Amino acid sequence: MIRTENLTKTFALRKNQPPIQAVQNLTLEVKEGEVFGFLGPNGAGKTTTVRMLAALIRPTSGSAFINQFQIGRDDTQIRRSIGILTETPGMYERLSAEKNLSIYANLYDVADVKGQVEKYLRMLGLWNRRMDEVGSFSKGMRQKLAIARALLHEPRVLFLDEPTSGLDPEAAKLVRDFIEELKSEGRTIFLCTHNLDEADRLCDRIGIFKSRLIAVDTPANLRQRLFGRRVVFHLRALNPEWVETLRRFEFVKEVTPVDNRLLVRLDEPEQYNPVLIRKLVECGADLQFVGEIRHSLEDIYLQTLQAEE
Ligand SMILES: Nc1ncnc2c1ncn2[C@@H]1O[C@H](COP(=O)(O)OP(=O)(O)OP(=O)(O)O)[C@@H](O)[C@H]1O
Repeated sequence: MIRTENLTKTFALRKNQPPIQAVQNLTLEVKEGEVFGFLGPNGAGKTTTVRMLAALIRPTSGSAFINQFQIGRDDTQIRRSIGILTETPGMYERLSAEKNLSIYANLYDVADVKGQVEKYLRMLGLWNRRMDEVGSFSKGMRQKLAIARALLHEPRVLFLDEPTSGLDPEAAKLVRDFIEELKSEGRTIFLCTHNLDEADRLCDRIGIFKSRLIAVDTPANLRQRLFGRRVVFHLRALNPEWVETLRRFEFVKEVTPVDNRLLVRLDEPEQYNPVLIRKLVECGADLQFVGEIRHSLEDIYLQTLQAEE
């Protein structure tokens, strides 16, 4: 659905200054129906990437396709087949929410302007405020309106740049639920966010990016690759001998005792946990809980960037 090959953007500044390599040789494929999280620190080049993919700015070199449309060659078709939520969406402040959306729907030649505007105002909970001037809207309401605007022409591909930034938890949840709904409709979503928990919850795959793509995979695979899998056994009391007992299993990579817990690193805990549980019980352990230790996406992100540096 989205495909880039060595996509590069260099900004030339003043004469004596070196150019800024905002995006370097980005090669990436996002499949239809996928929610792809694009993560990176401030100034990493995420917005520049989105602006190139949305045919708003020209790449310096490389190529990119949205479906069969190539940026630089089929820009009109690209703009019609994508929806974009920018970081700071501008609106006509003195006009009502409804009027704002109608203007955009007309610009996009939407067939049923009234119907589409009503559909999205209702979906985003703005129907009762439709006659109010956008200048009187809160940040959350503006953001919802901007999302509605990006969807009026029913694009199959959506670029969302920081969709929940600055929103209160309730508004952020509404937007996240809405993104899930869009995903369930089979739309392809390219999501830039600094909210790693949000990315973890919503994204099928994640790209960690800092001018160039450092890592790309599913959150589960990134976790496994970086940290392996770890299981924690909570015991009523810990006999230090059990550490050695568990270490003797060849599938166990590491055992660390912490208070009354044993932290065990191993591959395929689904297969081997029952063996460990049986052994501990056999040894007389009172097993209270067993669980997997899940590294947060924040750990993965920070570790990946650190390794890069
Ligand atoms: N129009 C421009 N002219 C010159 N430099 C630019 C321009 N747009 C972006 N840059 C530079 O390109 C780099 C990448 O910026 P970009 O806005 O794409 O980062 P970002 O990953 O979206 O950051 P943030 O998370 O802070 O939004 C930065 O160094 C920025 O200063």
